[in-house]
Amino acid sequence: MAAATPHSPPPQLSSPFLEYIRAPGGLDKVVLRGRRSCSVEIRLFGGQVTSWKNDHGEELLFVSSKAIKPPKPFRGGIPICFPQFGTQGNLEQHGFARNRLWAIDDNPPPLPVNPAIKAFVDLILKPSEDDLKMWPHSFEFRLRIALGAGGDLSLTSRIRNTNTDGRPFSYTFAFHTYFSVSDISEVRVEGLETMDYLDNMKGKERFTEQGDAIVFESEVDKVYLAAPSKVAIIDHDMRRTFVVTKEGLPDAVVWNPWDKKAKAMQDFGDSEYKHMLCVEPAAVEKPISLKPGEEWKGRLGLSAVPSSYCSGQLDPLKVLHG
Ligand SMILES: O=P(O)(O)OC[C@H]1O[C@H](O)[C@H](O)[C@@H](O)[C@@H]1O
Repeated sequence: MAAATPHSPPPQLSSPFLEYIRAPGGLDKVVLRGRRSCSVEIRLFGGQVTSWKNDHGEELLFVSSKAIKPPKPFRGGIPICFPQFGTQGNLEQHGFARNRLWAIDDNPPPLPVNPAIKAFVDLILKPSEDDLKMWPHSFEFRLRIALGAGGDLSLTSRIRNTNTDGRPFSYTFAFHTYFSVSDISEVRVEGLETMDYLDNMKGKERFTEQGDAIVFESEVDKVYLAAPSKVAIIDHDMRRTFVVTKEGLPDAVVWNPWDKKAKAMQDFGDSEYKHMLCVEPAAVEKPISLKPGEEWKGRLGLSAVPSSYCSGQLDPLKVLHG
């Protein structure tokens, strides 16, 4: 199904757990509803999750109050970086997928789904003629966004090489997840200690993280290599731990712009860096290569665990490996 134009009727989504909301300027969105006040909002522009709320209706993702409307990328939520992460290539920063209008995929190829999950939507992105001029590869990018019974959020990407000229292609990728945190100075990240990383602030030089949990006192922009499949973000003040799980995505980018860069960013408030942290499951160091007909799958899982779990009773080993 193509994305709705301003004059076409909104797509009929056949589920009480889904709502299609029309909005001008490329801002149409799909809302997934779960138990109590759990919800997820997805904008078709960028195929981007822009809100994830828990069962008390509290927002769990950061969105900048200065976020700019299309055709600019939207600062916050979960932008999709494809087919290029960062400046690692000839394309615009983070590739074009976050800057394109996605469509609802009515007829996606089967994807095993937990029968308890009722609220999900499938999106699809295919390259336009202009995209093919910049990146001469035909692909189908399918994205399933699902809200679990317990309020967990998952995003599954399936990218297929549909080139008919026999050519393989390779790309880098990230789920650029912006978490909402109470105070960045009180946050720690567990699961990445002792990992090797490339420091984007030091010309992508390779270092090894020290043995302690990661805390934040200044700008951070690191690509952790071959990171574990679970990472925990512990927010002391909110008494909340985010558990990030990843499959098919070897790396994890950690980013906070801190004060100076925040001031230089047009679409970001001067002190908003205090209330966000990006932890981005990614494939950056080693691009993924696909031959024609081949498909790659990558999955991001997010859950928010309440306070008792993260104050005193937190057993990091259990959160990360249990
Ligand atoms: O401003 P954007 O293009 O959205 O990028 C925001 C940030 O994304 C990633 O986390 C990169 O590692 C950073 O280097 C970059 O500054």
